Order: sequence, then C-alpha cells, then structure tokens
Amino acid sequence: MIEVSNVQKAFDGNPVLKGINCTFETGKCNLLLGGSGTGKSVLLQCIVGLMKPDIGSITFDGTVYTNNKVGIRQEIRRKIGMLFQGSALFDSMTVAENVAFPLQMLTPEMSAEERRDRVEFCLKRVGLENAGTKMPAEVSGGMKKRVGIARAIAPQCTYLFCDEPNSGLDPATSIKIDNLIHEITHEYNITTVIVTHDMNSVIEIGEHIIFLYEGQKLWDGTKDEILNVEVPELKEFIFSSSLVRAAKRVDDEGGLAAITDEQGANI
Ligand SMILES: Nc1ncnc2c1ncn2[C@@H]1O[C@H](COP(=O)(O)OP(=O)(O)OP(=O)(O)O)[C@@H](O)[C@H]1O
Repeated sequence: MIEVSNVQKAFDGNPVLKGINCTFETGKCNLLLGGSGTGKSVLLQCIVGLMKPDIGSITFDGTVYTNNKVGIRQEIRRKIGMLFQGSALFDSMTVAENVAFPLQMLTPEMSAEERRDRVEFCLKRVGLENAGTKMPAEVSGGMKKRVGIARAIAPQCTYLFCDEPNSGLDPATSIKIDNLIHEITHEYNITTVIVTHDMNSVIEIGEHIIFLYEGQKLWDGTKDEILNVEVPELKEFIFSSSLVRAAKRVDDEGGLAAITDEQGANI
C-alpha cells in the first residue's frame, strides 16, 4: 500500500497540489482520475521520487520515502516499475534488449542466462513471445505498450505506475492493455497506480478511483460507486466523457445507430 499524506506542491507560488491525502491499495488497479492540469502527473512524479513535495510525506508499505536516507529511497525505487505515456522504448535496441535493460541496471548480479530467461518469460506474459528480435519501429502502438509493461515488470516490481496507458491507442487495443495491467496486478499482487482521464478504463478496471480536481482529492471510491456520486465536479467530468455522452444518446434516441460523435458522425 502507498500512503500519501498532506502532499503539497507549488511552482513559482502557484499551488498545484493542495494537501493530497490518499492511499493506493495493494493488489488493485488504483486510478488517478481527473481532467487536464489537475495535478495528476505532478502527484505521480512526487510519488515515484522524480519531484520533491514542498510539504507532506509518501509511505511505501510502511516505509517513509520522502526525506528518508538515500539507501532506503533507492531500495524503494528498485521496486518501482514504470510504464511511460509514449512507451519510451530505446529505438536503437531490440524489443528483448529493451526488456533486459532494467535488469542490467538493477540486478547486475544476474547471469546472462537468467536475464535471457526472465526477458523470455516477461515477453511471453504480455503475449510477445515472438517479437524479441524486432526493433521498436517495427511494432504497433499496442505492442509497444506491451513491451513497456514487460520492461516494467521484468525486475519483479512491487509497485507499477502507468502514465495514461491508453494514449494513442484505439478503443479495442485500449481495453486489451487495461485488462493486461489488471491481470498482472492481481497475478503478482502489485500496487498499481494508473493516471488516466479515460472513462472506459474507469468502467473496465477501476477498482479504486481517486478523483483529483484543481490539486485536491474530491472523491475516492470504486467503479460501482462512481456513476451515482453527488460531487458536482466529478459528475461534470463523467458526463462530459465521450463514452457517457454516447451512451446517453443511445438511451435518449434508442439503438446503436444513435451512437454518434460530437459532430454527429457515426462512431
Ligand atoms: N515543472 C513544472 N513547472 C511549472 N509548472 C508545472 C510543472 N509541472 C506541472 N506544472 C503545472 O502544474 C499543473 C498540473 O500539471 P499536471 O501535468 O500535473 O496536470 P495533469 O493533471 O497531469 O494534466 P494532463 O492530463 O493534461 O497531463 C499545470 O498547471 C502545469 O502547468
């Protein structure tokens, strides 16, 4: 479990995080939800240690991370896997070399054979057993995300952070990636934090959702609770999503033919 206590962050006197208190539960997909500019990425960076909060603390399974000794912070960092928004693969390395990279950095004691086995295992786990020799430019966006997931879990992470894992993917591929993250979270009992503004993800894998608005946590709960909330800012966020707008049109006008985008074209 990750605990965030009274985290505050300002840039040039402008407060971006205004005292966030929340927990990310173990073995669950925890979604950090909110519109653009609400502070999701800043909070994520504070949690993973890329940015220092001005005030407040972050605790990983009872060990304080913020302002702790360098050795303790490094130990926690070794347990963090990260899936970046654009996948962030090294273009000059093969898929297998990309997955092996954190193992070379974090577990230099591993033999070459152990490393090969672990890479093979992780690629198989994400459904890419035959893609190891390909270059990133030769694989699709969805496959790149899978490589990113394999790379994040290769060092057997305890905490998995995913920054907008569906960005740039079509809806069907997005659901597959969401489900893969969900399966892996449960299989390895990882604490997973997913930054998103995608209502599809909320409905698919939102086991614990934290809604941020203007640097504050306004609500947290589950996907079963979110559609009945009475928080005006969250209601507005939900009902402005394309998924809910489309569903409403089906309700109002009846039938799949009524599903149209904002301009009225069929989707
Ligand atoms: N390094 C920085 N220096 C100054 N301001 C920053 C910095 N990083 C973020 N901000 C500001 O903090 C606010 C929150 O940004 P953040 O990137 O966390 O939003 P977000 O919720 O992740 O939005 P999005 O979904 O669009 O990525 C924004 O106003 C942004 O301009």
